[in-house]
Amino acid sequence: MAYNSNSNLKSPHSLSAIVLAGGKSSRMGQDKALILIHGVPLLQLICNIAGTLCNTVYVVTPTPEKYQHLSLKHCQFVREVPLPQENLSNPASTKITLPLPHGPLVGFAQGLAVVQTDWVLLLACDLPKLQAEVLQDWVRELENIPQDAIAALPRHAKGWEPLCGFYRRSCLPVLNDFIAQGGRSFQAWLAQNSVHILPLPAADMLFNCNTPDDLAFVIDDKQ
Ligand SMILES: Nc1nc2c(ncn2[C@@H]2O[C@H](COP(=O)(O)OP(=O)(O)OP(=O)(O)O)[C@@H](O)[C@H]2O)c(=O)[nH]1
Ligand SMILES: [Mg+2]
Repeated sequence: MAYNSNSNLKSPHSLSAIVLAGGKSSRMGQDKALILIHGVPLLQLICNIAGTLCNTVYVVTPTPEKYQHLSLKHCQFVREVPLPQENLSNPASTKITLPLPHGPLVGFAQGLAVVQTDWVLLLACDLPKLQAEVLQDWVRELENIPQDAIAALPRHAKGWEPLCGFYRRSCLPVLNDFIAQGGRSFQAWLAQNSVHILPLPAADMLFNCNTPDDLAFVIDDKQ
């Protein structure tokens, strides 16, 4: 059996996590990864939850030095690098590099390249209401997911929730192909592939803290 069914779901070789911390935080006006939620930096909160399920948590960012002072157990940094632009119709452009940040899909691909486990839990760093219990329930489902599904994700009316769910390590080649052809959208990539739907019992778990108003809402929320 690939996943333990008891409350300690860590299984040494089955699951790792990638936490993305390389965005611009332009709407927040300050680095979201470092904002304090009830005294805890948001990136640390997310990594600690991921660390309850996974033995290795990769933090993907172009600037690891910004986060080295945090208490990030089980974490390794993956330093994100600029992506050579691959425009097949114009080979001369391969010398141009894409500026950072180049978006979460490319950050995920660079993190996935170092993952050793069959499945990886991908998380944004701006999910202050993330619930370990829901993630644990999802982990229990992983062994029953059809082989052709590249990912297992919650869904909302407009599409997938790509930054809080699970991906097979084996999807890296198709992901790299998509990126090499200029693709940068998770929704567009996922639409081309088979994806398993995960139930979302608590919709507010995916509350995205993008703006100062979002932050005030989270901090005021006593729950
Ligand atoms: N590693 C990495 N993470 C990214 C990149 N772009 C976005 N992210 C992460 O993806 C998650 C969702 O990011 P968004 O909230 O959509 O965007 P953002 O750039 O952080 O913020 P805005 O500038 O306000 O859009 C966050 O965890 C970001 O840190 C990137 O280029 N590289
Ligand atoms: Mg966001």
